[in-house]
Amino acid sequence: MTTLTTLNIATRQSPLALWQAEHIQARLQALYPSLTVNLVPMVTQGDKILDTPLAKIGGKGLFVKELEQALYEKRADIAVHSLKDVPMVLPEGLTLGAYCEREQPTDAFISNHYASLDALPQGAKLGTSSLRRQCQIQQYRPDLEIISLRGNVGTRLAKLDAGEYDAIILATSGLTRLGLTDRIRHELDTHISLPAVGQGALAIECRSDDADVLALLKPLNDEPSRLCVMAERAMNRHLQGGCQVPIAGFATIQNGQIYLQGRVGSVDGKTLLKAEHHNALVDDVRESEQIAEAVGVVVAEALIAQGADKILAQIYQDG
Ligand SMILES: NCc1[nH]cc(CCC(=O)O)c1CC(=O)O
Repeated sequence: MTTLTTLNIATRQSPLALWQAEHIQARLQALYPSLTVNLVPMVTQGDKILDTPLAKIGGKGLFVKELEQALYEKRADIAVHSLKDVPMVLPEGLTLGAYCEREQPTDAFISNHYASLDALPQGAKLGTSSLRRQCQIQQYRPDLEIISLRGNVGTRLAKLDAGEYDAIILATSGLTRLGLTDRIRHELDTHISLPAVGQGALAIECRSDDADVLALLKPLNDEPSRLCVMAERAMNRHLQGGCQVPIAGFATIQNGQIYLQGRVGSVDGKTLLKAEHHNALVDDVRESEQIAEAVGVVVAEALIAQGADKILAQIYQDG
């Protein structure tokens, strides 16, 4: 039993971040009725710089730094993140104490005029700022004009509604959390757009030495989801990719096997490297963790053998 009486959750203030923080607040409150769970809202660098492509301002790490500072200074005890936005290597002294059950990992097609990606006319304007979405969609539809699209989910939908784009792509899970599933025309098949590493999963960051909080978070962890995202993140780490890179990675567990698909693309959509690997998991948690990470490394190596390192080096140089 915990001796904690209060738990503070650091959160960004975008509607999606607030939804996620409130969701975890409610789950903790249900598990521990006598615990007081507070939200500590804050503004991050990433929220302030809205007009520059993320790749040029250092990637998504900018959305988590202030939250991590609050953890270090004990102004907060946990931070709730879309795992997709969490850098592959965490700063010293912080850890992910729980990986929540993954929701729908797909990308969603949103348009006011067209029912699907296939229905878009030649040369249509498609909004996304994700290099991963861009390179996969360009591979499938080289004729489309990809236009940068930043801002939180509501802002992006408003830009679509203002007529700046014929269609946009957003994560299904973000729209679902915000009650906006009616905006989704269809979900992209993973054959066309393989999701981002960690997409659709929430992760909870805390201090590595905070045994009380780690114990408290345990029931929120979903072990199959954790193993899948560990494989994906091990692949990304081995590719030395950050969050803002044309890398896709998606793992599933079926019949005791972990199965990981990975992709690296050139931004022009002309090259899209693909690799996959699977291996049997075991009963032991630690051993399964190592198996999952090893699968990630095998997929990364297979991508590197096809030239992924050269594609990524080019992108870092241009960025
Ligand atoms: N890039 C911002 C971001 N970070 C997490 C999500 C969606 C939720 C998730 O993937 O868990 C989104 C929105 C989007 O990509 O459309």
